[in-house]
Amino acid sequence: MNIKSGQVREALLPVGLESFSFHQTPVLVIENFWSAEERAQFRQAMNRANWNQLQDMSYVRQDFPNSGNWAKAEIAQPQGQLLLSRLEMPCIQQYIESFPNITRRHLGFSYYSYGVGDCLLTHDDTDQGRPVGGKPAPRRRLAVVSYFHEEWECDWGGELMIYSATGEPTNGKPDLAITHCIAPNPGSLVMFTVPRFHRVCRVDQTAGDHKRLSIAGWFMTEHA
Ligand SMILES: O=C(O)CCC(=O)C(=O)O
Ligand SMILES: [Fe+2]
Repeated sequence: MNIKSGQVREALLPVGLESFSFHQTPVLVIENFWSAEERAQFRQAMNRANWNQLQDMSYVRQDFPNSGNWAKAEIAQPQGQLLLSRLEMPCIQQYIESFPNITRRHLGFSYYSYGVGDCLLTHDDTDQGRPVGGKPAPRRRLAVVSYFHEEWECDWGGELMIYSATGEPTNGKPDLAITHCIAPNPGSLVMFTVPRFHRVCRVDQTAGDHKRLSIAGWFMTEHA
């Protein structure tokens, strides 16, 4: 397993995951987190899922205009369990538990499929949570995304861009600088702290029928 800090200039992390801290390094990329066999199993589960297209999901469509027509499906329970068991990492727990006065912890993960023309415009993952039962939406603390397609070429686009907000917003728009450009390499796991501006670059025509298959979601906390 290669552990990368995910900088544009890729640097191997000098330390192992045991001493990794999201407080010090808010973006983590682990290449080859999933084996080819595991990826194939996830893809089989994705084939059995009930997919919804972006243009048929009115709530999500409002949040993500001009983002093509990617599809989303609920993650199946065995795959959710497998994902969670692999995410039992001290660095995740330590980060989540560092927030004071937590009343409950939540998780939410879904399958996504991006084809040619699909993208996700710049967002920071804070606005899309919906209130549940009159209570405010849980706060998204740590974003997780992992890629399950068989292959992905640079020319196909679909990179995950991560930004830092520099200076004051102009005309309500944040002033952003790219900190990470992450290729959706098969089997990679990406995690970053929220809020953090990011976007998924549009999948290029050159991808043909290839789909950018991912699981994405969040570790969340609820507060009184
Ligand atoms: O697919 C990705 O690389 C990121 C997805 C994302 O940002 C999201 O679903 O909020
Ligand atoms: Fe996001």
